[in-house]
Amino acid sequence: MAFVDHSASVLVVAASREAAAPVLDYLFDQGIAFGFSRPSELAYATGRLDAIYRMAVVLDLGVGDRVRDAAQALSRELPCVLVSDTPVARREEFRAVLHTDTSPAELFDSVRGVLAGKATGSGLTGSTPAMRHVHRLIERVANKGTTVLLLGESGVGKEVAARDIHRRSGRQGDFVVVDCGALRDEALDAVLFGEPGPRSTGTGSGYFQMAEGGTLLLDEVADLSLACQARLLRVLEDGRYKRVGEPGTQARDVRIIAASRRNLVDVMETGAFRNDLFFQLAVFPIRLPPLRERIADMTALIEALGAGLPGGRPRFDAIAMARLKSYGWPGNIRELSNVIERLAILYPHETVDRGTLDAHLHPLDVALMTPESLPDGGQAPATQISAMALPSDGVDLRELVEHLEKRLIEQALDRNDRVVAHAARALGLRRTTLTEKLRRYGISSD
Ligand SMILES: Nc1ncnc2c1ncn2[C@@H]1O[C@H](COP(=O)(O)OP(=O)(O)OP(=O)(O)O)[C@@H](O)[C@H]1O
Repeated sequence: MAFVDHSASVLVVAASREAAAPVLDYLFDQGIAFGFSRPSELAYATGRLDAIYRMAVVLDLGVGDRVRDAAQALSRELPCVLVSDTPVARREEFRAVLHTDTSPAELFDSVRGVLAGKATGSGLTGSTPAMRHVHRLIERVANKGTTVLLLGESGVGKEVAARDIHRRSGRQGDFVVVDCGALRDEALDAVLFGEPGPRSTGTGSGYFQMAEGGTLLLDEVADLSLACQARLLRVLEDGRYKRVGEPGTQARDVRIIAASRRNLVDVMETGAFRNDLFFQLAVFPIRLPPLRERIADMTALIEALGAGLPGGRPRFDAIAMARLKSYGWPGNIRELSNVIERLAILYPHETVDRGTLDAHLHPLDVALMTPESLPDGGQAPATQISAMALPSDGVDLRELVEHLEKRLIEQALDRNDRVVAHAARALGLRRTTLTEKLRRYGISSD
């Protein structure tokens, strides 16, 4: 059975087939797709990055400087594991550097970690056509220095994508994230551009200086106040900024990536976002698809999200897996990640069935963790309600209550052979009231 999706390839470059044979055998046994390449074929592979798009490279045994240089260039584009019998100068270029006496199992773990995107916690897992398109766009733009605008619902992985762009850009500076909603108009220049004293970000540096030579992610850019927008626009247009209390201006060497979960065109129409700033930011827009549009990535995502968990990823029976795929995932990968983590803690080494999954699937349960949803649970509704805790980042109450209502209706229908009158009784509703709710939520009683 495949451990990762087969579209993720492993390219093994070796001095000889004999040298690579144990590695290949092991990977093949584990069901990971691989390609074999002689050193001379590396250049060809490098030239076909857009076709390969996601790959771990394992190099083996004294392949020589020329190949090592090419591999280093490749590692800036793709996650690489290097297996070598000689000292490696620029280790940081690779996700992992292993020695030839590494056991096959250790090697496999490392390769699996890279393929799962967990080795540095920054991989953008996904190989559906929608995600392949995203990978291609990122590859094209990463090393260009172009301003990128990442759009998509909450939890789709915009920050992950931004880190990926930074990692592939080869820029040596830091990756710095600014929460635009938290920027206040007071002392804005000091916070953005720095000042001599240690007031602004605690170091005297502003965000632009912290990201000098690197990348600045303007997260939730639609939340910028109009005053902040004006300041930012000037820096983007001029390519320079001025530190508070210092004469002269400084050239900006900061790659800008902006992210928004809101539709910026709508925000512009309300007058809350400047058109000119929008066009400065939207040089290269990339839309990250919601999880419901790339359900075929589910298995790979579960593998990736579970790879870093102490008890390993949870396992699901076929019906639970079908449920995972049919659920709408309003919270996208963040929600999936929470569900996987919670199930891995509660049900280590067990196979999760549909009922257990349902008890942990909805956003409401993230907020509640009701006693009934725990393995040894089963208590009165009043106890469950009193176990409610408001998450630290708040909730959308209306959405939450709708979810609860839909979920309880679905359960009542399931338990009563989809007979509306009986389900209504189980819910303490009149049949006509339940019928109206079914219509509103588009739930079929068949
Ligand atoms: N493709 C992916 N593969 C693996 N993990 C992912 C992927 N995309 C997102 N995640 C995980 O999902 C969570 C949410 O991702 P992220 O913060 O990047 O989303 P976002 O779109 O920036 O959300 P928001 O708009 O709410 O800030 C993170 O824990 C991240 O590690």
